[in-house]
Formats: sequence, C-alpha cells, structure tokens
Amino acid sequence: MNLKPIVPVYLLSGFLGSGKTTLLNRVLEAVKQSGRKAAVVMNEIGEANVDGELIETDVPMAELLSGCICCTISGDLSIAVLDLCREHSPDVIVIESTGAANPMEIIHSVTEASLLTAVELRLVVTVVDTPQFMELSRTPKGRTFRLMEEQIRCANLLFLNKTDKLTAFELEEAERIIRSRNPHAELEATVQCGGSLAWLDKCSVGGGGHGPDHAECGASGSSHGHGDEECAASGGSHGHSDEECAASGGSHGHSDEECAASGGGHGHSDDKCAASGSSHAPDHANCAANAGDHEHGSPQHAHHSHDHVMAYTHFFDAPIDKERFERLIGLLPAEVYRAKGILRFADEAQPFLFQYAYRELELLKLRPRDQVPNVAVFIGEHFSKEHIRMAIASTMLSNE
Ligand SMILES: Nc1nc2c(ncn2[C@@H]2O[C@H](COP(=O)(O)OP(=O)(O)OP(=O)(O)O)[C@@H](O)[C@H]2O)c(=O)[nH]1
Repeated sequence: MNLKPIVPVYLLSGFLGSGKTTLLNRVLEAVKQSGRKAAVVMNEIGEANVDGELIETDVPMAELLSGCICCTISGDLSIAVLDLCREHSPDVIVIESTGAANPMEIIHSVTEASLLTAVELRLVVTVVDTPQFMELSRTPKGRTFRLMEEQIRCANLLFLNKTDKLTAFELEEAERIIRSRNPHAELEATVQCGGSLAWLDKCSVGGGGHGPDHAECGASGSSHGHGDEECAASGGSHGHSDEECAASGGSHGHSDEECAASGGGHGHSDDKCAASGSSHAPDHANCAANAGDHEHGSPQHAHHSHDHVMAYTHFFDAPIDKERFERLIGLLPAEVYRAKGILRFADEAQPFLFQYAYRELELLKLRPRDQVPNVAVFIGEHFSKEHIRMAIASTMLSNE
C-alpha cells in the first residue's frame, strides 16, 4: 500500500504582537535549510495580510483574513490545510494564528483536516510577550490576560519572548508565574524568538515514513501520559466522546492514545522529543478546565474569550506624510495596543512595513513581492473606529 507520509503541522500561537511572525520566519528558514518544503497558513484579524509580506515568495501560503481562525473562519482553516496539501505537497505546514485566537479551537480544526488528509498536529508553540503578560498580571485580570493564559496553557513549548525588556529579577518572576500556568511545557526565554528549533528536526517528517515515528517524535506521539481519560478531558470541552476523539485521531491509524496527541497537539515522549525538549505532556485537563472557565463550548457554540478584540483597517488612497503618521501613532488611545500595515510615504520610493506593539513603533523598508496596498490595521479592545477614522483625517489631512 502506498501511504502518503504524514505532514506535520506546527501551530504558532501567542497574543497580538508577541513575536509569532518573527518566529515563523526563523522556522521557515530552518525548514528550507534542511531541504524540506514548508507551506504556511496565515491568519490576520484585519482585512490585509501585512505579515505575509515578510514571508519569502517561494513559500506556498494560504491567507485567512478578516476573522479569527479559531471561530469565524475555523472551517476555512481545515480547507486551507487540505488545499495546501493537494496543490503543493509540503513536508511541513506552519499555522500562524491571529494573536486573538484560542489554540484549542485551532487544534480542533487541524484534527478535522486530519480526517481528510495525512496531516497531524505536532506542536503548539506559544510565544509570550513576557513584559506585557507581566504588566497585565499586576492589574485586575481582564479578558486579554485570560486569553494569554489559555494560549500558555495549551502550549507544548513556550517562548518567553521580549526578555530584552526585562531585568533578570523580572524574568525569574515571569518564569515562575508562567510555569504555574503550564507546568509541563518546555520553556525558553528568548529575544526575537531566538530559541532552539531542534523540535523541527526531531520529528522525522516527509522522509517517506507513514506517520509520525512515535519512538522518535514524542511531540506527535503520546507514548506516556495520555490515555483515554485525558483524551476525553481535552475533547470534552468540544463535545468529543472517546470514540469521536479516536475517530478524529484515527484517520491515519492512530490509537486512542495517539489521538490525544493529534487532537491536542500534546503528548511528548519523555526522552526522545528533545524537539520540544519537553519531558511531559501538556495537560489537556488544564486546557479543558480552562476552556470551561471561559465559556468554551463546542466550536459551534463557543463564546470566545477574545471577542473583545477588534480591528479597524484603513486603506489610504495616496502616499502619506511620514511625520504625520508618526504623530498619529502617538495619538492612538491605549485601547489600541497593536497596529501594523504597509505604507507608502510621500518622499520614499519603497513602501514600508510598520509595526506598532504596545507603544513601540518600528518601520522597515519592504521589497514587496507584488503590488501592495497602502494600509494600516489598528487592533485593540473596545475602541471607537470612528475615533480612529477622525484621528486619521485630522492628522493626515490637516495643513499644519
Ligand atoms: N523588544 C523586542 N521586540 C520584539 C521581540 N520580538 C519581536 N519583537 C517586535 O515585536 C513586534 C511584533 O512582532 P511580530 O513577530 O510581528 O508579532 P506577531 O505575534 O506576529 O504579531 P501579530 O501578528 O500582530 O499578532 C515587531 O515590531 C517585532 O520586531 C523581542 O524579543 N524584543
């Protein structure tokens, strides 16, 4: 029988602006260096795929815009994965979710895709904006903080990013608090997501095997820890029975145990998967419990913990003035904590990618792959789109 090799799927999770695209670029480079072919699913909450401009043109990419893959377009995610497999036969698929996504729902979508084609979720990597997480941990816990906690709980591997902005003492405190949210995931303190990518190599993929090598790749297998019970614990939050869970994982001949790994992207082989380096499987029960806390039902009936996050996309119809734009950024209300876009400045031949995360602005010259829009996406919580529209009009168009 000529079975297709199972394509490992890596999910990059983490709150808005934490560093997922930064990590994605490192992952893509590493996959390329190893002679394998990656495909990417990118999800943006706004109407423009700004991050896509940072990805090399030869990488097949599916873009899911204007929604969050964990809810409004979760069906699209399974289809995107199927299409990428059919059209490009990748060795590896990397999904970068919006920062507003809950990984549990995405995990569910990937297992849905695995019913139809040979893909398997191998690892959930959550990138934590550590200074931001710590700042929010000191104030009354809002929904953003709780979403960050969920993203932390569902990870196999945690990159505690932006540690350049922390003192050694603060980092120690952050590690302690984050560890308490997920005692099992491998944890690495990083700057620009510069952590180990060994997990990409450890899982033998695309090499003609028929499914993950459980002995070698604990990330995919669950050679220890997950039994039916845990599977149900995890699946339970989405209304799975053991049977359903087995069905989900079983499309490629998985056992229940394996299903826990596939369904949850969790389940490490203690000694073999230095990949995630993790010696334990992230605790499904944690995720499920957490899901319950925050009103996660089945994907169809979920009340998502991130529906407070909103985006306003503004397309400029002509090149804009750089200084005025910087002034506009300075005027953004605190509720807008993330913005990004591709901008054409009046005195510059090349377009710029702009990034704004928690009051830090970054402008980067772009060599676009194609025609690019002149666009800015503003992301935050409970802000007035009208207010932003008016701020743009008064700052960008005034004669001062
Ligand atoms: N100071 C600091 N900035 C970082 C670090 N890592 C990433 N950044 C910056 O943070 C901003 C956001 O990084 P991205 O990789 O785009 O973050 P993201 O998670 O993909 O953002 P969204 O797609 O909007 O959720 C960029 O300006 C990065 O240069 C870090 O370790 N330290």
